[in-house]
Amino acid sequence: MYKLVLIRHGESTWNLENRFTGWTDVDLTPTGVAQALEAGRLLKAEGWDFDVAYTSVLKRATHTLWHVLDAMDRTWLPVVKSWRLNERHYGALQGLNKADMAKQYGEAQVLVWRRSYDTPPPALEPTDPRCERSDRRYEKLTPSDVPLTECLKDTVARVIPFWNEALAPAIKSGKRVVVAAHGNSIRALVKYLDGISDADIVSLNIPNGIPLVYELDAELKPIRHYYLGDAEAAAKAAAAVAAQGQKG
Ligand SMILES: O=C(O)[C@@H](CO)OP(=O)(O)O
Repeated sequence: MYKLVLIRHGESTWNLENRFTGWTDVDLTPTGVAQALEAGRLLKAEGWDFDVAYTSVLKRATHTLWHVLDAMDRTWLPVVKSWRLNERHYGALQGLNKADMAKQYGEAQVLVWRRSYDTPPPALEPTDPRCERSDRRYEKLTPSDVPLTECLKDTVARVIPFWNEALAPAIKSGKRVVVAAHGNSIRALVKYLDGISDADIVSLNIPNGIPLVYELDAELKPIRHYYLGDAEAAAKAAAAVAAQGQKG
């Protein structure tokens, strides 16, 4: 049996301000740092260890990984960063307040933007200063691979090649893998691993900074999954993520 640990980044400044974030590169809050350190302490206390770590090219995830590895005294581990693990691109919603959008467009529309499988939020204009196409970290991509918006289906389409080409081979080679990523890039991977339907994925929310363990069989099919630590606290934190789209 193989084990895989997935961790959504700790609370970010825009989580705190309840703003759509996507590919905007915001940092952790002090609470987010504390969550990441606590995740690392918990992993260490429960005897977990890793051989390789993967994260996105966004600092809320890379810094979460630093703090997790620091708390485990494993900052020397190899770390692979990929844009494919980035948060789902939130298009023209990036920077806007979720509760304000719910007041303006209704909670049902915000739920579609946040959680529908195949309806993307309105796209950014390529000329919009928020557009990431001129960001040097993406210069090796063809411009059309730098999204202007994404629905979860689009995120699945770029996360799963990374699973097939990087994560799955590493796990199968016997390496113990930890992934620090984002709510919707983790939802994309979990949808694929657990075969969750397009309808059911709408109600899946990933809490900040709590290690999510997947036990996988020889074919990397999930046997079971669970959050480390207090299961009730994890469920409460996931419900709080769901509630971010309410009018407040
Ligand atoms: O804003 C975002 O990028 C994501 C994660 O914080 O939010 P949501 O949970 O609304 O998809």
